[in-house]
Amino acid sequence: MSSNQPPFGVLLVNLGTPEAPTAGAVRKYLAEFLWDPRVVDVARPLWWLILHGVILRIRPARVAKAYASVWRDDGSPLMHFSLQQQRALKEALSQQFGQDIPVALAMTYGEPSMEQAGKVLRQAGVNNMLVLPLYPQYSASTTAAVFDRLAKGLKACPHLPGMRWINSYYNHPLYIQALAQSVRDYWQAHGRGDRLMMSFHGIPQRYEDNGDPYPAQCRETAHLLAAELRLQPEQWICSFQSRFGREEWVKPYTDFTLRDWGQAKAGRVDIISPAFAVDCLETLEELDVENRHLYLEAGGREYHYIPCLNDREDHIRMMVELVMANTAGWLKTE
Ligand SMILES: C=CC1=C(C)c2cc3[nH]c(cc4nc(cc5[nH]c(cc1n2)c(C)c5CCC(=O)O)C(CCC(=O)O)=C4C)c(C)c3C=C
Ligand SMILES: [Fe+2]
Ligand SMILES: [Fe+2]
Repeated sequence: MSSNQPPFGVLLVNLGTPEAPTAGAVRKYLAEFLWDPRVVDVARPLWWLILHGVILRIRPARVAKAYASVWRDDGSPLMHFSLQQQRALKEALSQQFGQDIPVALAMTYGEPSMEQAGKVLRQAGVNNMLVLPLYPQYSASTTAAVFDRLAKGLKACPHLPGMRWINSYYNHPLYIQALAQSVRDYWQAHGRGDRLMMSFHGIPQRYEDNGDPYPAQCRETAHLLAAELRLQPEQWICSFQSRFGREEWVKPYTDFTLRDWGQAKAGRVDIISPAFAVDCLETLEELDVENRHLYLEAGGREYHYIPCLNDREDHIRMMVELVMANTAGWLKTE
C-alpha cells in the first residue's frame, strides 16, 4: 500500500430519485425501480402488463407534480440531502482518521450508479470498501436490492476490493439518541405535541409473512425511541405510510390513523419518519403536505412534521461510529 493510498473507502447507497420533476423523468425512474422483483414480486409477464399498460401511463404525471412541489436547486430532496450527507461524512471521517477517507454516493436505481461510484473509489486508490445502505431497518425491498445492484455493478470488475457490509442499524444506541435529540430540539423550538407518531415506509403484509424482518425492526426502533423520550404508551404510535397497490400492507396505516385521530378531535400531533436517513418525497410531500391536510380537514387541531436526521452532526457521528466499528484491521497502524 503506497503512503497516500487510503486504508478504505465508504460506499453510501440510497434508493434513487428522478433526474427532473417531469412526467418523463419520473416514468424512467419508476420503470426501473418498480421492475425490481425485490420491490414488486408479482410474476414477470403479468407485472410487465400492469406496469407498462397501466401504472406508467397514469402515475408519472401525478407524481411529477408532487416532486415539483418539493424540488431543490440541486435535484430532488433525496438527492440534495444525500449529497450533503456524503460531504459531511467525508469531512468527519477525515478528521477522525487524520487522513483522507473517500466516501462515494450511489443509488440503487438511476444515478449516481454503482458503476460511477465504484469508479470514484477506484480512482481514489481504494482496495477495501465498506458498504453502508442508508436504511436503518433491513428490508429485502431496499437493503437486499442494494446488494443485488452492487453485485451487478461489479460483474465487469476483474479485481474486487475487500468488502464489508452494514445490514441495518435500527437499534444502534447513537441512532436512537440522535432521533431522540432531534425530537427534543424540535420541541424546544416549537413546543410539544400531545402525541408522537413514528411513521415508517410500509411494505406489503405478505413480505413480512414471508420473512422480511423490516416491520419488526421498525417496531423495535419505535419502542427504543419512545423509551429514550420517556413516553407513556398513549403518547406514541408506530405506523406505516406510502402504500402502493391494492393488497394489504403492514398496519396500522399512517393516513387512516391520522383521519381517525382528526375525527376524534385529537389535539396536536408531532410526526417523525425514522425509516428515512434523509428527507425525500415521502416525508416532505406525503407527510408534511398530504397527511397534514388530511389530519386538519378531518378535525385535528395542530400538526407538526419533524425533519429526518439528514446531515445533523449527531447523525454523522453515528455513521462515523458505524464505520469505525466495521473497518477494524483495515488501518495501517493496526
Ligand atoms: C411495492 C412498492 C414499494 C415498496 C415495497 C417500497 C418499499 C420501500 N421504499 C422505501 C423508501 C422510499 N420509497 C420512495 C418512493 C417510492 N416507493 C414506492 C414503492 C415502494 N416502496 C414508489 C412507487 C415510490 C415513488 C413515489 C410514488 O410513485 O409514490 C422514496 C422516495 C424517493 C424520492 O425520490 O424521494 C423512498 C426513500 C423504503 C424504506 C421501503 C421499505 C422498507
Ligand atoms: Fe418506497
Ligand atoms: Fe408517497
